[in-house]
Amino acid sequence: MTETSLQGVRSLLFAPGDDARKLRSALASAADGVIADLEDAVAPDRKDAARGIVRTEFAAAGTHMRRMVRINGLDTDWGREDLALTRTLDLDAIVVPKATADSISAVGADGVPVIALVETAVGLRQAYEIGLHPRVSALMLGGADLGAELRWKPRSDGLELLFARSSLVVDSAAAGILPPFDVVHLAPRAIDELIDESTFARSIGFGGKACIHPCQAEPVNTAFSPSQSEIDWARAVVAAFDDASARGSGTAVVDGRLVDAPVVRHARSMLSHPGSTNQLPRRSPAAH
Ligand SMILES: CC(C)(COP(=O)(O)OP(=O)(O)OC[C@H]1O[C@@H](n2cnc3c(N)ncnc32)[C@H](O)[C@@H]1OP(=O)(O)O)[C@@H](O)C(=O)NCCC(=O)NCCS
Ligand SMILES: O=C(O)C[C@H](O)C(=O)O
Ligand SMILES: [Mg+2]
Repeated sequence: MTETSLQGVRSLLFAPGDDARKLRSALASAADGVIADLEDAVAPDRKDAARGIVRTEFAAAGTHMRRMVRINGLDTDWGREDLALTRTLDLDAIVVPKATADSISAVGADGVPVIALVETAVGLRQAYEIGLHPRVSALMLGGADLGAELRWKPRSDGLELLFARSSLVVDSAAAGILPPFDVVHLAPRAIDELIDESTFARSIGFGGKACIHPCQAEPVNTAFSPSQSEIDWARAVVAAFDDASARGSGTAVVDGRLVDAPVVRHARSMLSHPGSTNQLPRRSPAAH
């Protein structure tokens, strides 16, 4: 696992790499990071132009925003040139699409952190191995590609995604990397759906979510930050447990629920990072 500047990142906003206007507006948005896309949002005859546009817009931007580039796969006509471009830019990460254990190895061991986009059946089966690669800081789930491959008929409750989502959460934690980033919500106007989807993704262990429109950044940031009531709960848990410990007990009850060591670990972790749920995993003592 790479020491990473991605800790705490909740929203990652994609913008097409050949669209200077969108790149500029993404860099000025509320997102925690921008991903300039060279892959599926850019038509084949715009791939070369896109590299130049990304270089210019990223160079002109201030440094407050984390900057990333999604390259084309290294097995395509454009991937090698994309990778060469990324080596000349000051990036926080590169995003590798359709990641598999082999394609991540091909990216090489040296360079900025990698977010591996898991969006194929093979990639999903290999996600733990992908997460163990020394450059990989986080996984991201790609629902559009995976859904096309598996012939999903999208449901309003997103149940078709549940297995893939849960596997990525488990594989990320087992590999010792950050929690994964959830799929993009493809309907930028449907903010209520986005909030529900983000809240659910966070509840099963995601640390953040990819976005396609600036208006999605704020709701995603909120969904992936502990709420005031969660912080209040965490404080109450720690206080009750400290009190119980002082009396020689390993358990307490808060709001009618048992509090013991793992519950307190969770609460302390929340209090040490109140701004975001995107933090490295805390293993139970037996796992060390
Ligand atoms: C989905 C999409 C095509 C819709 O575009 P649209 O219908 O033009 O969106 P809107 O009309 O709501 O745009 C309103 C404003 O937001 C801007 N905007 C929209 N999506 C943006 C994005 N992803 N990043 C930055 N700015 C964006 C538009 O440029 C426009 O700005 P303007 O009023 O200054 O011209 C567009 O949001 C987009 O390109 N998203 C990213 C696609 C992408 O990168 N895909 C790859 C990975 S999923
Ligand atoms: O490009 C996208 O639609 C995002 C992602 O790669 C996906 O396949 O869902
Ligand atoms: Mg995709």
